[in-house]
Amino acid sequence: MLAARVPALSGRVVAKRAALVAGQRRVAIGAARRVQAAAVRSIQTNIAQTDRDTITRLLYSIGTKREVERYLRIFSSSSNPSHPAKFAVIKVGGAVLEELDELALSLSFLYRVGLYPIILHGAGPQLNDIIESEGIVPDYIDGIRVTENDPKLDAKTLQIARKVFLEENLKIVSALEKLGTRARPITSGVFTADYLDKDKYGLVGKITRVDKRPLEASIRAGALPILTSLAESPAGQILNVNADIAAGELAKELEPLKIVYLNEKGGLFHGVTGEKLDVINLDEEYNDLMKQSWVKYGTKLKLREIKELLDHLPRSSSVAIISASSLQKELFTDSGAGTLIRRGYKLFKHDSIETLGADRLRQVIRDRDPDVLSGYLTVTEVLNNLQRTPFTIYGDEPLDVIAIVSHPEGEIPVMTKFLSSRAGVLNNVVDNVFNAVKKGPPPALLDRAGGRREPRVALRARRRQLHACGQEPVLVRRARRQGGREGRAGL
Ligand SMILES: Nc1ncnc2c1ncn2[C@@H]1O[C@H](COP(=O)(O)OP(=O)(O)O)[C@@H](O)[C@H]1O
Ligand SMILES: CC(=O)N[C@@H](CCC(=O)OP(=O)(O)O)C(=O)O
Repeated sequence: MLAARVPALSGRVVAKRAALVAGQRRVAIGAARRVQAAAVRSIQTNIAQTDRDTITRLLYSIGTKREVERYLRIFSSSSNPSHPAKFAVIKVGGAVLEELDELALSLSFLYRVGLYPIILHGAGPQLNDIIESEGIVPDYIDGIRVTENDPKLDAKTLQIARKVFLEENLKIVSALEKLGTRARPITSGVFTADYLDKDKYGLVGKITRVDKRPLEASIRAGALPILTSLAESPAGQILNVNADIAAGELAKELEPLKIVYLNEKGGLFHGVTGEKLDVINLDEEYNDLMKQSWVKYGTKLKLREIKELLDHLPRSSSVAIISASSLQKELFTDSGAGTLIRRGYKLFKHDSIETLGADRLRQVIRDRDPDVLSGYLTVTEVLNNLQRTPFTIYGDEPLDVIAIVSHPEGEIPVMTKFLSSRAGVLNNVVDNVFNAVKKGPPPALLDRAGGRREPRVALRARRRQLHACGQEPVLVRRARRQGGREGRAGL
């Protein structure tokens, strides 16, 4: 008999096998990443000698044909002769300019498929290197460079800043032209600014007007517009503007399909765990995030600016923070890359059916409750059962996820329903609502020692729900980004 011949596996063997499988998975993931990186490299190195069709075919190696065609179609139709600057605003952090070839290849790639992003670059690190070598200590207040206001130093920082910014601008233009990509330096005439606060920051501008005509003229002439973050006052004084802020103002004016911030790290990283933040839902997370001790200086300013920008734009807009080499993946695949920042939806908490809306709740239960779907209970029975004890309903505004916690007087509260749509799973709303339930009140999920714990019922309900949506719990992290794309552009 087979069973008799197979020795029982010892715990150690099982552990070893598990480690082996995990190792193989890591190797497989590593290999897949290498293949993808190689695909992107081959796409990039081929740019100079390939035409649009070939590039489009090459794109298929980083995403599915369907994805790539869909995004290409949408991006291509976003710009037309009357609104040529509608495709994308790409902010290039100064640190990214240290790998200029990579950047030039990624941008040339877009140019070759007929897409004209507006490029705005910073050059903070380059400026720091030079002013430090001249014995000036860089001075920032809240992430904004104090741009010399000391009469003894005259306007020295601005003088150097202007020189450095123009040099970096020309380097980008030259790198692009070397690849056969036409590019136009636009170093004045777009941003008009007043002093932000002359006493505090010196020669720093607060943008009051964006003139998009030079950008549109550049695109119509077939050249990528390359902007630097300098503005002029109405009296003609040049003013330094933080590049994150300038990019935000540009995006507010142009309302492009895509807003991308390139940094050298390829996203925003949690300052304590070191993990990359895949998605930030600002409505839910902004206030907490801004209180974190690691969110300071440039990072704080960036988040504040992006929030202001997204508050101004339609709710479906988002900002992606990625590396230059991830540009194609971000633009042409559902899974994207780096950190996606969007407003998301606010979560709610109601203690009665009426405040949520009886019809809306009935609909969710009818569509998603396994007891109703299997014919075991009617919607009315579910609602009647629900009202036998005090309860709290958690969820997100479009009702992609609702969780119902029943908390009878003097008893441990129990999460009795966790109902999610597929979009709720894909958009990471599931985790957000679950976290809201854990936080309470009611202080639902305390163990005997008074510590918080995940209730088994809740976990089981959540797993069942994920399974019903065709997702295994382990896939939630990956699915989250995919949902972000679909949710964002309504593609
Ligand atoms: N939480 C973080 N996530 C990612 N990068 C960070 C973080 N905190 C600090 N940095 C680093 O700070 C540098 C400067 O930040 P910032 O001024 O925002 O740069 P940039 O505007 O050029 O992207 C970044 O280039 C990055 O290396
Ligand atoms: C007023 C102000 O802060 N200006 C910035 C502009 C350049 C910039 O923002 O460059 P990064 O994107 O590389 O940081 C500065 O002088 O550093």
